[in-house]
Amino acid sequence: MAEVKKIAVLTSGGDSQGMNAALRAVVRSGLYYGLEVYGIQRGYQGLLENDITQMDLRSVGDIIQRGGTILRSARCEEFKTPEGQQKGADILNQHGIDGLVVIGGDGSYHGANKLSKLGIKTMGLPGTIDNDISFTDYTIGFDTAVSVVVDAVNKLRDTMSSHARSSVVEVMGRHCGDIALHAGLASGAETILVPEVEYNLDEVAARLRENFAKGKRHSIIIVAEGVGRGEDIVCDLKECHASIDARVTVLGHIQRGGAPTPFDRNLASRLGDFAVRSLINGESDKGCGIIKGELVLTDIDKVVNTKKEFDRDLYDLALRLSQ
Ligand SMILES: Nc1ncnc2c1ncn2[C@@H]1O[C@H](COP(=O)(O)OP(=O)(O)O)[C@@H](O)[C@H]1O
Ligand SMILES: O=P(O)(O)OC[C@H]1O[C@](O)(COP(=O)(O)O)[C@@H](O)[C@@H]1O
Ligand SMILES: [Mg+2]
Repeated sequence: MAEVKKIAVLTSGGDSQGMNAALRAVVRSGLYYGLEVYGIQRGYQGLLENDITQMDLRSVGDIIQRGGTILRSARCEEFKTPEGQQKGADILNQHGIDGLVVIGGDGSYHGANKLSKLGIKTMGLPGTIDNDISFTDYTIGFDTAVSVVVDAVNKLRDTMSSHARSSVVEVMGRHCGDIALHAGLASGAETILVPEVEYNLDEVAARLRENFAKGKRHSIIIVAEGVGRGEDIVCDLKECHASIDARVTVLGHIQRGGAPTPFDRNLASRLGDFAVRSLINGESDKGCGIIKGELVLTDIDKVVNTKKEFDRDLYDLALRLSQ
């Protein structure tokens, strides 16, 4: 087994809170174990542009508390081609880099998988607010994004109650309903619309009317972007159920900003260190995750080809409790 001596790290795809904490852990653990560590700017785009610099202990100082990523991030179309991937592997080989830690979402994992087939040892760290990566209970940034949504819903409740209105809140997550589900449960939303569960607008409207009849002074409907636009839901409600006074709020990229929660910082620190130790132990082409508190490695192929399981029990609980 060839010993790993030089590793690199990059952040790719949509940034997420805690990517910096993960980066810090990779660099500091790598140096602790005697490796040389390099940082690649702007994900696979920076790799193809050879934008690579050596990192030291101080280059990751004062970042554990910061959102975003000091390495910056990008989406890179060229890297999706076999030629782009070969070019990336060649550049890493020219630097003598034998291990790469990719901090990103499912798309970035695909890229890592391709590089490993070209002889680069790779590790994936789940850095995305979406929580759409399998074989980990949580992704880095998800907890912070959920807390941003909950904070926003708290504020919306104040004004919605004053006017006896319904608030439709559109949240991110691509095809995954986890941000909507967890934020909905934590904020006591009356309705949670996610791509994993079919819904019927008439039933949503009936529930809103029932809630107001029961004496509720407002109603919160959280819509995952994978279901559709919050604005369309408000329009449909207005068209078919004129008595319902609803307003839409699209939280957008606010969900990706701000200081990571302690949960995300600790998750990132544990996973970053785990990725480095796994590379040293000769592992490659693996996604790092945490399941029931335990650190686990899973083949990236398997991670990207398995749909994240939706927690239907949690969904039903949220609805039961928001009567
Ligand atoms: N099938 C693929 N093969 C190789 N690289 C990919 C593939 N899919 C995505 N990537 C790379 O990963 C980058 C980030 O992917 P994206 O899906 O945008 O974000 P995320 O990693 O956060 O899910 C893409 O811009 C591209 O460079
Ligand atoms: O930042 P962009 O390019 O507008 O993309 C928005 C998308 O990125 C995300 O915030 C994060 O997704 P990824 O982690 O897959 O990049 C999604 O929730 C959202 O749909
Ligand atoms: Mg993704």
